Amino acid sequence: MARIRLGQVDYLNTLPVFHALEDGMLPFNGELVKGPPTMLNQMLLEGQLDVASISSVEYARNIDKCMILPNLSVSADGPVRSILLFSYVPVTELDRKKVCLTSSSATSVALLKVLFDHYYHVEANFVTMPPDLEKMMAEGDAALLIGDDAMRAHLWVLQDRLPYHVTDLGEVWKQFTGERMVYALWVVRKDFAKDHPEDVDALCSLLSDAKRIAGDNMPALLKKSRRRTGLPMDYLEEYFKTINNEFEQDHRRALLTYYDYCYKSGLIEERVRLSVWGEEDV
Ligand SMILES: C=C(O[C@@H]1C=C(C(=O)O)C=C[C@H]1O)C(=O)O
Repeated sequence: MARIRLGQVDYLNTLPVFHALEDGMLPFNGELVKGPPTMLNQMLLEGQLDVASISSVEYARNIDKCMILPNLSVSADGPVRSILLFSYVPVTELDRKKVCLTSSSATSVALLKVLFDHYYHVEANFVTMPPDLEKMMAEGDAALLIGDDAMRAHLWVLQDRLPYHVTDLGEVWKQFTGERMVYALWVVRKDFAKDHPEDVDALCSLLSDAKRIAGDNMPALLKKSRRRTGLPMDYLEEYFKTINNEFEQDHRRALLTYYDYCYKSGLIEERVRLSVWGEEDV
């Protein structure tokens, strides 16, 4: 059996899939590589990883190289709590203003641009920076953060009563389209899948078991999440109710809607077909 190099986005929202592997509750003899989405996106596409959770928009940019693994995603139906735009003024007033984008994200950066183009009708100047709210707000008029960084920053804003507008992009997307939003997919490189189809099958069932085990062990997962981020328990409980890790028909329709808007905004080059492992030949 090949030793699979498996990339794990190092945010809480992938833990319901990776928790059981991290804790050795299932036999995984591959390598788990953790990092922010943009790092894993790049490593997978450069062939340094075989399978990874990556930004959903990167799949659309690389359909020739990747296939989606079944029944896995990072999604939310409406407010997501961890894709947040912090701004000094309401979003509609950000025209010609400077918006700092976290260097960790690809999907949410594209989502923000889609919403600016098609929903808010504002044209901003974007700069990319490491995820640090204080530095971003010193540099620009707004800051996009994702994942655990966004949740920690939000708590800080609430605790210090900072006078920022905080906009949840998942909520705005839902208002705009009526759809949920799919932020991440689990993806395998096609060349790896072609050489190791049984290993990909085995990994799919391992990840499916892992998700079930985590769902049955929420208290342990919550404790681990609290240790890892310092976020309050009630906040974490709400977050895990918000995050969904399935990939069903609704998710597919929602994802294709997102890709359509990305295409209209020039953020992806072609309209996309979803190719899912197990549903067709490599
Ligand atoms: C919902 C989230 O989804 C993440 C957002 C990503 C992106 O914007 O590129 C990538 C992976 C996801 O884990 C989040 O991290 O807050």
